[in-house]
Amino acid sequence: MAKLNFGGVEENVVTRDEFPLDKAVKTLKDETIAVIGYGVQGPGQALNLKDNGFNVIVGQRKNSKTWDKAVADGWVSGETLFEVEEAAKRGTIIQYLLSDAGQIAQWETVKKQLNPGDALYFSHGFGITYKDQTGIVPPKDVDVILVAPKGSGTSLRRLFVEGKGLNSSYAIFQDATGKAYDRVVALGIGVGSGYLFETDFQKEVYSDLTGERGILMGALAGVFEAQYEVLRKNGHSPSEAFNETVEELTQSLMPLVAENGMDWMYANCSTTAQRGALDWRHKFREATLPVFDDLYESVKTGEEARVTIKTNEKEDYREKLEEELKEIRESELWQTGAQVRKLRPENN
Ligand SMILES: NC(=O)c1ccc[n+]([C@@H]2O[C@H](COP(=O)([O-])OP(=O)(O)OC[C@H]3O[C@@H](n4cnc5c(N)ncnc54)[C@H](O)[C@@H]3O)[C@@H](O)[C@H]2O)c1
Ligand SMILES: CC(C)(O)[C@@H](O)C(=O)O
Ligand SMILES: [Mg+2]
Ligand SMILES: [Mg+2]
Repeated sequence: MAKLNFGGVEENVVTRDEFPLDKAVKTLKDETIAVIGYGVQGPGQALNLKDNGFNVIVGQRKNSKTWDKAVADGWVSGETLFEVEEAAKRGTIIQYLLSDAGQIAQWETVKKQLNPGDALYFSHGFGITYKDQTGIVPPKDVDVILVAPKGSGTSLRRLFVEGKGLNSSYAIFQDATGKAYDRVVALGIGVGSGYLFETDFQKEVYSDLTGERGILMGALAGVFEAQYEVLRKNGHSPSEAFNETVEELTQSLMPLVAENGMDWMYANCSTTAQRGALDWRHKFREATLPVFDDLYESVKTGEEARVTIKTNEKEDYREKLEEELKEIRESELWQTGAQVRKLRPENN
């Protein structure tokens, strides 16, 4: 583990140089990694691990869309693809990648298949941290570890195929075998992480729930809608409002931020834009800070977990979700987006 300086603060991190892939493969050469769940993270992690030379099997409910997806991705029923219980039985490392609500529903089944010395792996601190709500309390004789890729499983796979990688956090909740560190780091490198930063289960879930409800998804969608609405009600066309709100951000300015930071993006805009953005930045910060404080509190008290579990465990969850996504998809803002995407030169 290396200590690296992040803006003046030292952190424990693991890089691919320090823990190369061949070391990771060697570390887990006698293990069978059972990836349970083939939704979004499951395919990304299972395929990256397989392509990196690890022994991987997949566990998934039969007669489901995601079972068919696993077959289409090359997993073979009875050889590398099994029902959840059978895969958990065969695995020495159980990667528990059902949806967080699915993990609660399947816990008794999976728990029965954990043998002393196995490792139980999560990509979220949810089940363990909110154990009073989830009932997920692992036996004392298994390792309990976490690798949480900081991004969608779709990006994890896409970036891997392009020879790039997402960063992940890692954590150890329980080290029953004395091998938990080597196992978690080997898995983190194996799923295709860029570098791994240290966390614990509670910090992972608090930051992750804040991030996705905040700037990564919730706040992003909300501020897009607010600015678009102001431009539209002041007589701007959908094209003008969308380009000035979303398209320019994703196509021009965010790639510059990703490449060289916020100041560099500012430096590559006009002095007019710089002056205004530098002034208005403070106002937006002050306006949103109380909302972020509320959000963090709601995560910390377990309220966000309660709402999530309650809605996700309903039978018609997927249908209700589709209704809400449809409302977004069919709004003028995102219909304009669909049209604008078609007009990008590379899509012509
Ligand atoms: N989606 C992401 O990109 C992402 C990113 C980082 C971490 N995570 C974490 O990874 C884990 C998996 O998330 P996901 O988004 O891939 O999950 P998902 O919602 O895509 O579901 C994964 C699988 O769970 C199965 N499932 C759901 N309920 C079930 C039940 N009751 N019984 C049996 N199977 C059931 C589904 O068939 C599906 O194959 C979660 O802990 C999540 O927080 C996800
Ligand atoms: C991809 C995200 C938002 O980072 C993840 O946390 C999730 O829950 O899907
Ligand atoms: Mg999340
Ligand atoms: Mg996340």
